[in-house]
Amino acid sequence: MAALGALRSCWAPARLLTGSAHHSNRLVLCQQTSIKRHFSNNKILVELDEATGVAVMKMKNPPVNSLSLDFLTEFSITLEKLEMDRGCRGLILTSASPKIFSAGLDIMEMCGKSAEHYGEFWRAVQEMWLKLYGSNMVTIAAINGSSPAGGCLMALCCDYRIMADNPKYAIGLNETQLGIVAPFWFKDTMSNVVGNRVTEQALQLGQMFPAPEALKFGLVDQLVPEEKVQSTAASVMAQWLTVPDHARQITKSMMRKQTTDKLVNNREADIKNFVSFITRDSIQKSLQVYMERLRQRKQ
Ligand SMILES: CC/C=C\C/C=C\C/C=C\C=C\CC(=O)SCCNC(=O)CCNC(=O)[C@H](O)C(C)(C)COP(=O)(O)OP(=O)(O)OC[C@H]1O[C@@H](n2cnc3c(N)ncnc32)[C@H](O)[C@@H]1OP(=O)(O)O
Repeated sequence: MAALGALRSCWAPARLLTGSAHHSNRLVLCQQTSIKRHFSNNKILVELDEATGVAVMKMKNPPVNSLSLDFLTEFSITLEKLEMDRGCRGLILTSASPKIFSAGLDIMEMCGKSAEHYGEFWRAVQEMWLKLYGSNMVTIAAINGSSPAGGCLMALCCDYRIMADNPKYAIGLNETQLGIVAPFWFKDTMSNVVGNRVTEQALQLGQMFPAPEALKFGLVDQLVPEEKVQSTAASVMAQWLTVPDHARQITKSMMRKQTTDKLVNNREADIKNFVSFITRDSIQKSLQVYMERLRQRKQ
């Protein structure tokens, strides 16, 4: 992945030069008709604006955008497609249904299944993280709802986070509240954003931060009224895209490579660790109790 990233970086200046001439032609055209390409499947809606090179990816997995094996597979395939598309320089990640950005990993994928299934599921979670955290594109999370655990991880993978200014929406790595443990790469991703002290406390407590608290602790970069989340993401993206791709990409890779390499070099051991952890009777029991609590809360 790193080698591919470097190769793309080297090509980026040429791409930018031809891209800008190309784009300015398009821009004229765009004033009459906006050129948008759609890559949608039944779980993810993507709209790529060819004039700006920005793709908006909307997660659509009702009721709560939980990250099931199917969803994660579609997500990684879509991201790979955009990554390879020379016309796409920026990605805005959001939810198709406001109120929930993502409920995190699908707990049902971690309950009562075979060891083989857990292994396959965990590999898909790793793949999503490697692709999103290692992306060469500018990535912005437009967090238009609550975002626990794996949902928070996705947002933390992005370069910039804009959240709806609503104290009812909360974000955080709450794994310990489920009786499970955030793996080292979840922890590292958070620590790279908010620092070791905040991460240590938040992870032990499984803390969910309401939007204003999330801003205070640097978990998100900006709060805006709910109806402005998408437009703010688009204007922040436009600013980021003024930086030459190759310089920004090499810088991003320099900042993140040590973190991604830790998982790349330990993928199989990490899967083994997850499978042996999640198959424990005590952990299965904790997850069942948590799901039951969720259902009762609803009643
Ligand atoms: C030593 C270490 C070694 C290895 C590492 C080991 C382990 C690490 C393992 C795992 C890491 C996991 C990270 C995760 O992402 S775990 C998932 C955590 N997610 C949550 O806690 C979210 C729980 N959900 C909520 O808080 C709420 O549902 C909500 C705020 C997202 C939405 O609230 P609503 O009131 O709008 O909706 P609900 O009525 O609560 O839910 C609707 C419906 O959806 C079901 N559901 C909710 N979340 C999940 C989920 N994450 N997975 C599956 N299903 C979910 C909920 O039960 C309802 O279902 P029913 O309608 O009742 O059928």
